[in-house]
Amino acid sequence: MGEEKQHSIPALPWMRDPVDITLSQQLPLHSVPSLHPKLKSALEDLGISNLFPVQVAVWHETVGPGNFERDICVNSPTGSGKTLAYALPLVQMLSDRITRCLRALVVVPTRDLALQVKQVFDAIASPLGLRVGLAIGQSSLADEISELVEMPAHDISTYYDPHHVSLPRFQSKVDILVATPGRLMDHINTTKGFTLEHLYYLVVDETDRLLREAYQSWLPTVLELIQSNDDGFFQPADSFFPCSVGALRTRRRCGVERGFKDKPYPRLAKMVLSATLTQDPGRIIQLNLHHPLLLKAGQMRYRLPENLESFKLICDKNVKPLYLIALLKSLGEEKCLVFTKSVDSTHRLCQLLNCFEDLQIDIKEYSSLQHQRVRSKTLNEFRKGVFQVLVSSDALTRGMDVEGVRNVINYDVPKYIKTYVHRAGRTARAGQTGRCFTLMSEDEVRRFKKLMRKAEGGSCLDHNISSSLIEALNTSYQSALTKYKVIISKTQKKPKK
Ligand SMILES: Nc1ncnc2c1ncn2[C@@H]1O[C@H](COP(=O)(O)OP(=O)(O)OP(=O)(O)O)[C@@H](O)[C@H]1O
Repeated sequence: MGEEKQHSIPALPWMRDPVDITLSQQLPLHSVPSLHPKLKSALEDLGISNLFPVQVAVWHETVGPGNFERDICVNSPTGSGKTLAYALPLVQMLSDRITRCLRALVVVPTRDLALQVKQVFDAIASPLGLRVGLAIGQSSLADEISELVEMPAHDISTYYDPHHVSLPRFQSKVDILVATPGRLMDHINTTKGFTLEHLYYLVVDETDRLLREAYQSWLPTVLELIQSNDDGFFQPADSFFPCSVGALRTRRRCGVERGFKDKPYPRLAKMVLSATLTQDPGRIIQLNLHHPLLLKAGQMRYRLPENLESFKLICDKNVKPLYLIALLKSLGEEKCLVFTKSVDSTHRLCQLLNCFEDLQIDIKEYSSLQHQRVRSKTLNEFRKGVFQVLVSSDALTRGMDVEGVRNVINYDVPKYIKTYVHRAGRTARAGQTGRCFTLMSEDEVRRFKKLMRKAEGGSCLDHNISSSLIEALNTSYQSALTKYKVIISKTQKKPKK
């Protein structure tokens, strides 16, 4: 354990002395300083009466006395409420804007997560007259553009033409944009009138995932665009100028200098968040953070939700599906997420489970091989409780919030603790209880125990399934296997297109 801790001492000095979120308490809405009355009632409409600790901590550093003078990095467990932690201050800080411009950009790694984040923003931003847009590539580029940019009446083409020299008056239709990196780059490169020059706030959700993959260099591109707009503009704090787009340049937030010497104001204020925030200086540096402040829950780098119980289920490799079936049966009607190691395993396992006639549980799959429309439909049905078990690849691990998931099952032992944290984190959210079962063979136990020692709350109990239940299911399992083999041989015989 001592060795683990030594390894996790961050190289970046500011990461060694974080603000501990666990010391903050939940705060009733009526006690939240300066909370806009419309924001308060929007939250109440959502059934929210208290802010969670991470939300209180971020509020304190942005709207509160911290005045967003430092960029904020949040490392807090899955399901702790990070989405509202950034959405609330953004909406509050934009509530007194006069003209509509794109002021806040939220970048997330996947489309389904972007749709979920937009829903949260919609609920709290529209009562304050703020509009939220999506750039995720769900619809055609032209349709998306028409939702984001108001074209000048005489201008019919929507794409950028470098030879077009006159400056038509485009108007942003949104104040806040939730985007995936690829589609964001499409708009930056090709959409006429799409500009980041008025941007005040940048949020990078699931930061470690977004920094791991370059996605057409979206981050350097965004930062470069902002940098080139920064030169020579300085206005007092909290000023939002009426600006006719194209004629006036933007004014960004300025703050009271608190002994920070090396960075000119105004600046783009940033929030970066994850349940497994990277400590790698080489990655963090890409964000060009301004005197970053780390808000972190607990001591260790990884922390599992308080009300999560982890179990290991030791089984014979050759009959692993049989153990999964027995486990699913024992969980009854409860919503369940089953994670496998790859898209192929997801597909195969889902097919096999559906061959099992006695199971009487509706099972569907979700993987990045499927078309986005199919995936979103499956996810919506799962949210509504149309079926109980969703088999998924790691495409669903990040950020997805599905109410009522009480059980997560790792059909394959995750390779990394990060993967365990995000998979298990689909349950035990917002203070609810949840269980995570991991199926493994005897020879995988040692590695799994070592993995779990890397996370706070990583203790793991044994879960046993009686041999009589396994025996009772064996005949149906064998006939399911036969059925499955027929299906496989038929699909293999189909000529390849
Ligand atoms: N103050 C609150 N009171 C009650 N419920 C809340 C509050 N804040 C957030 N929630 C609920 O908690 C759940 C988890 O929130 P959220 O998705 O923001 O977690 P997260 O920290 O981003 O998790 P992950 O790391 O998995 O992305 C959501 O269903 C959300 O509606």
